[in-house]
Amino acid sequence: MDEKIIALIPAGGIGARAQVGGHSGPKQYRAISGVPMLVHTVRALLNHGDISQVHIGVAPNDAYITDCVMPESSRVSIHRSGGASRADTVLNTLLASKAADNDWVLVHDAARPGLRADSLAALVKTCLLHDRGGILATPVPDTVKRAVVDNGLDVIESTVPRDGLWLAQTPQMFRVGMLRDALLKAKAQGFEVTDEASAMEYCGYSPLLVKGSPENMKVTWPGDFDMMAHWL
Ligand SMILES: Nc1ccn([C@@H]2O[C@H](COP(=O)(O)OP(=O)(O)OP(=O)(O)O)[C@@H](O)[C@H]2O)c(=O)n1
Ligand SMILES: C[C@](O)(CO)[C@H](O)COP(=O)(O)O
Repeated sequence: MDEKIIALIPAGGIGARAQVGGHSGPKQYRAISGVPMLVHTVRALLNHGDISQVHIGVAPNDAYITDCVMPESSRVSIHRSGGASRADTVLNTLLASKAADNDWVLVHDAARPGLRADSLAALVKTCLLHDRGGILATPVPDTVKRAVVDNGLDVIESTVPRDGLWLAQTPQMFRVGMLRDALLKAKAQGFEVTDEASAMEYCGYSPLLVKGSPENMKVTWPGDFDMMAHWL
């Protein structure tokens, strides 16, 4: 295969929701079983032998990354390319990576250290087989309610049919040039991008859905750290 596969970890967030209750500092540097969350995430990606380089985008004023010891440092590049939003961090880091348009990029949240090797392998295999971008996701397992506020209380307005509803995870895998152009277009036109697939959808593409697993949850709230420690 001529084209390379790189990984890109947006790690420029502040983790405000994880700080509820008094924890301080960006969540990606908090230790889970004695190892910073970001290091667990880097390891999960390096585990895949076809990923040539892992590019990490941190905030320009990040004071923690220099103390974070990375495994296989020759396959890891750090860029001070964090932006105001996750999508800005992804775009800036993609440009900083200098990857070729035809290369593939796997964008994966620093906050998802529980990525399983079999899920990652399935995503890569499926996207290459079909020459089409795709994401890990899980079908919605529960009955879904739409809420409204009634006299200050959350109440149910309706039950939403869950058929065809999936929860988006990462990694999200696309050709570098196509993803860059989609992110640039969405940004120029003021479309809010919460994940890479939404930028691609905005440009008319229909990315593949590949089934992930619950362990790949995004560590968001303080209680999520203990659950992740259990899984890791
Ligand atoms: N400006 C930003 C915002 C987020 N992220 C990254 O995007 C991923 C997913 O975002 P989320 O879990 O929402 O992290 P935070 O934005 O840090 O969390 P919060 O919304 O609670 O502040 C994380 O790896 C986070 O570091 C980023 O690189 N740049
Ligand atoms: C990209 C993502 O992980 C998909 O679920 C997610 O959208 C990013 O986090 P946020 O909480 O939606 O900002």
